[in-house]
Amino acid sequence: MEHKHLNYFLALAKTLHFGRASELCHISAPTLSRNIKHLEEEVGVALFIRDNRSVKLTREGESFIDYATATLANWQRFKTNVKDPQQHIYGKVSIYCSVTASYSFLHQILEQLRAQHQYIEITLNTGDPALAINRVLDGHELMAIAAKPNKLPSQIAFVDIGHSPLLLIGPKIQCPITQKLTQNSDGINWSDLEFIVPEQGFSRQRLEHWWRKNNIHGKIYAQVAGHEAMVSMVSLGLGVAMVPKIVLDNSPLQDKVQILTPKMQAPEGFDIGLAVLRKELNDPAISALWNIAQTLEAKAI
Ligand SMILES: CC(=O)[C@](C)(O)C(=O)O
Repeated sequence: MEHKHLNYFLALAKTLHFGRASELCHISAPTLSRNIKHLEEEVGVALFIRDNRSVKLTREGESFIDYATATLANWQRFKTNVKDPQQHIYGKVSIYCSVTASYSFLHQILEQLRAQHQYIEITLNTGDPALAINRVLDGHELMAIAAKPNKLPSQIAFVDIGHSPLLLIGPKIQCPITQKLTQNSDGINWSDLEFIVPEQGFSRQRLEHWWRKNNIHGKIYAQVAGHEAMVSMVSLGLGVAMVPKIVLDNSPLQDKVQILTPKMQAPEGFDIGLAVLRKELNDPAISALWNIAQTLEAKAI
């Protein structure tokens, strides 16, 4: 089946007029008519009902529109790819990251991706960053923005895209916590405070390490998945918490919490990056995203 016949068919299906369709196709009306007949012979059914005054699509003609459109689009895509394989990359990439990462790092990556490769389709899932690496390992998503773990699984390739300190925060509103924060003139008694803690993951480990190192017997008021909700609970006066600075910087509640400065050493920050299974790096769509991430300077936030 010739592609030009499909083009003629679509022109006639659109205009339902031999004269106008032949003009669109830059051929004469008798040539168009001959070619449509030829196509109908090939398909084996009539695609149009013609009488002296009008042209109408048959039922088969209606459904042939989808076939013709898809075939021509495929052909076009194929031709473009063969001509200039660098220019158009097609594909689907699923990404997992926290809501905060979607405002910050992912936003920067996708901005560049859109400018360079508009045919890559992205599916995004947001949630607790503590789950990010595992979601890539178990195939939920192809890529994730994650905190760099102390030990990276060998199947994972990781490119640094930023760094965030961890901050201790407390509420600003009048509440038992703020009273405790101001009571002691020689610093905060951390063992006397309720903590809002991450349910799991790297920031939970950092908090527990900081408690141990400084002999703090932290009391847990609530366990939360995702750092954004921790800021919310602190702002309500339910406790104090340790959260990444980038989460606080992007929080609509940042004015409702105060940063607490411990007398002892502040907790260590962490690196943030894009994670993917090594074996997926050959995929053109994934490597396009990977290359963009590599150009983002690992900047200290
Ligand atoms: C690890 C990560 O994705 C962030 C941006 O730091 C977070 O959401 O905590």
